[in-house]
Amino acid sequence: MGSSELIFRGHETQPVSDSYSPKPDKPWASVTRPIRYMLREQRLLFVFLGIAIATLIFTLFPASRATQHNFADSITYFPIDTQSKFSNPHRLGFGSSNPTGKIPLGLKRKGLRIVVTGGAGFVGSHLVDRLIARGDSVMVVDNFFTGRKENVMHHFGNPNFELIRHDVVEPLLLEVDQIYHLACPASPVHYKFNPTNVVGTLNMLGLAKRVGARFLLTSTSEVYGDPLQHPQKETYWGNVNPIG
Ligand SMILES: O=C(O)[C@H]1O[C@H](OP(=O)(O)OP(=O)(O)OC[C@H]2O[C@@H](n3ccc(=O)[nH]c3=O)[C@H](O)[C@@H]2O)[C@H](O)[C@@H](O)[C@@H]1O
Repeated sequence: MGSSELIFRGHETQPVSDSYSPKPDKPWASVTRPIRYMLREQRLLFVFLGIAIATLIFTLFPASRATQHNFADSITYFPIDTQSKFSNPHRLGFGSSNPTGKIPLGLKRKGLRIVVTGGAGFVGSHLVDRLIARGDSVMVVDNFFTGRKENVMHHFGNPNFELIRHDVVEPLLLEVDQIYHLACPASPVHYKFNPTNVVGTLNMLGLAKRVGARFLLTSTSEVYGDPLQHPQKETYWGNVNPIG
């Protein structure tokens, strides 16, 4: 048997197929193809150009300060440097940790749970209006000594509002992020005999400690003595020295 016979048999065993069979895809083709396309068409240049324009826009027009949750918004004399002492990751209130006022696009401020003691009083009810307006959930705790339900009645039915008749002289447990302690008998005649100033404040401070809430305590206009000016402007310091 010669080599020619072998060749001939070989032809016989290999069926000649004339149908087209495509080359198997290269495994990296799906990755390299778009890269090659981008380089070829100078798409990369456009991508970088887009990034540069977006950066420029976000730098020139930062997110509105209105979305920032700043306590100074409502009461400007709160000591801002205390903010660092009360860090709580799920809160942005009492001055945000974002000092530039820029909030990443799409990130909406989370509403806070706030308790306002004395929230049915004059100052308190206006504070409640402001907090509700900015989207917080507010619980008013008041014993109605001098406050009135009518001051907060317009929030009844709002799921973000609750009114609790309670004397802060008695302890109270609420899950909150911030406490504005405004409950106090406003007249010296009353607060001399009422334990709210001391016991009520201690109770609220205890609550703040327990739930890790921030705390604001209001003083009284009585510290100014009998005013010589009506109405008193922010620049008026009174006829007494409030710091001794
Ligand atoms: O200048 C002041 O001396 C007072 O000023 C504000 O109070 P203001 O809104 O002017 O006074 P009210 O309208 O009388 O508000 C006090 C609220 O606290 C409530 N309160 C008072 C006393 C008390 O023991 N518990 C309590 O819930 C009253 O019912 C009332 O709603 C402050 O909120 C008081 O802390 C402060 O004592």
